[in-house]
Amino acid sequence: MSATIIDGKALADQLSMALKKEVAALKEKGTTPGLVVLLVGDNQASQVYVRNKEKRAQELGIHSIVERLPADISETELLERVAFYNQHQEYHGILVQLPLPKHINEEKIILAIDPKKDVDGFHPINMGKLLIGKPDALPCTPYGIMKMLEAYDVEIAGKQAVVIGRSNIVGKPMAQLLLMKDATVTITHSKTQNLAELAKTADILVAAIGQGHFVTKDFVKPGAVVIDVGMNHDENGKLIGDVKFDEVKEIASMITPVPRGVGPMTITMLMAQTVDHAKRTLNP
Ligand SMILES: Nc1nc(=O)c2c([nH]1)NC[C@@H]1CN(c3ccc(C(=O)N[C@@H](CCC(=O)O)C(=O)O)cc3)C=[N+]21
Ligand SMILES: [Mg+2]
Repeated sequence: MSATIIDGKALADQLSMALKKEVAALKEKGTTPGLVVLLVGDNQASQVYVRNKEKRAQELGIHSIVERLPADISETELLERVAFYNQHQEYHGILVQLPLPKHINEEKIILAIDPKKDVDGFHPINMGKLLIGKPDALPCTPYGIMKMLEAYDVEIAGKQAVVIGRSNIVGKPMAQLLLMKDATVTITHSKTQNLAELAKTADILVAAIGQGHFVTKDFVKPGAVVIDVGMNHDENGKLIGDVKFDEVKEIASMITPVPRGVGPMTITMLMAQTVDHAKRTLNP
């Protein structure tokens, strides 16, 4: 039997309709949610994400701008741009698109963002709040995944969850959010021994490795829910996930596709957090 396809795009569209109403209500009260994206350099992949973000913001009535900065901008100059937007009343959210060029210290830039304007949930204050179980702004990808699991009534409490990948952006916060819903969570990574065997214990398997088609059917327990965070390009330039979708969908109970899975949810959670931050300026 073939798995239910978790339609991230449809869910993102559905959540966006509700957000659009919230934005309209805020505008009535004189506040237009504002988001600024700082894009350093001309990374091709980044351009696609930025374009999708712009489209979604426009659809929702969120005021969104992209400030494009040269790849050779100094760290000091970038810190100055962040400081400028920290002070700017019109922008409730600041997103510095990652990765940054090598000569810029990413941690330093993230630390400079006002935690109240951190729509990525990457600031150490927000990461810390998440870790103690009192979350504020959340990393958008894991947040979007939790919304998908909820929308598809996936039981989490008491279940085995395996997260492949331990990045600050996806793996670690993903594990913490699943833990907060009482899953038994295992984080695996490049040094993990018997990875396939461990993955096969999962009721919920999250693949965030960054390697195309890494997760084959040998990693998946029949009936598992499989979430694919991967955004890789194959030899023909086609967008593919970390999961070998065609074979895994034959044994999983649910699976997210790439594209139209996790990606659109990430963007929608970014919009949701921009709206939340704008609301908070009205009711601090
Ligand atoms: N500070 C920061 N925050 C981020 O959230 C962030 C980042 N930096 N750097 C890059 C990654 C990647 N990311 C994506 C978001 C949406 C899609 C997306 O919408 N994907 C669509 C279509 C992709 C396509 O058409 O190529 C889909 O999966 O259906 C993809 C990738 C956010 N990121
Ligand atoms: Mg760097």
